[in-house]
Amino acid sequence: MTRRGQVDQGTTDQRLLDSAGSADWVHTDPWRVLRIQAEFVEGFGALAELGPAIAVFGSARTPVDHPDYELAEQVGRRLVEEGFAVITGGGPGAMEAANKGASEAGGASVGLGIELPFEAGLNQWVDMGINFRYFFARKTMFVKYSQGFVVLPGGLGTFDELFEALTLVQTQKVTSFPVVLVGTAYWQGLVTWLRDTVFAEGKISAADLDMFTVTDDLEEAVQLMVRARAGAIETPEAERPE
Ligand SMILES: C/C(=C\CNc1ncnc2c1ncn2[C@@H]1O[C@H](COP(=O)(O)O)[C@@H](O)[C@H]1O)CO
Repeated sequence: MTRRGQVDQGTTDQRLLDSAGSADWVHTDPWRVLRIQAEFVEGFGALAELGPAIAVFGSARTPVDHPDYELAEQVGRRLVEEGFAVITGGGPGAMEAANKGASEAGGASVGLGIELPFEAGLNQWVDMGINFRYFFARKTMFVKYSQGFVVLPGGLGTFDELFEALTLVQTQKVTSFPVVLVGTAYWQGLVTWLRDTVFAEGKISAADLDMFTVTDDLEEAVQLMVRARAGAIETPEAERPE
């Protein structure tokens, strides 16, 4: 309250409705925090009722005529046939292929896109899409709303997603979370390095090498997801660690 000529800065409503003045505040960290919060709210709201889902990762650069494209498409299709929703990064290449397989099989085909300096947009086979500004908010959605990861041949983005999952499994932040690398020839070099260098030098334990499965058999990958879901159903949520 101000009386008798004390400084009058107007009301908060006046300042709210005043469109003149600097808009620099849009680029301040407190405002960013609200945008980050909004991404979590939107993601949680959109995905809460998705049901059991598997995230499929792989190269954004896989060409349509590459065998990995067909592989990703089949993975998407088979996961839907087993009652899973399919979540991808919503981009081109292997993501597009997995979304195509899922969509054509009549299942939930989800794309969690990311704002990039070069505009790509969600691929045409995403039937439920969210575009994120922040990588870390998007990455939370992949883990929170999927029950396992199928990882197809990919580059840095795919490695990032793979190693985030493995770190969360290793530190028991997620339990009963199968990670399957499909494509033995492609992944062999990484697996050999993990065993012969990382494990040999004591940077990971032997058990860490069992946190993922490498296969060429997409059916094996799908059945690992099915079995993990059955295991998760058998363990009541109240009994699972927080
Ligand atoms: C490179 C091109 C487009 C990139 N567009 C992407 N859209 C959505 N998600 C992406 C994109 N690029 C990478 N990702 C994420 O990382 C993984 C693939 O990365 P990689 O380096 O290609 O392996 C993928 O799973 C996404 O989540 C134009 O060609």
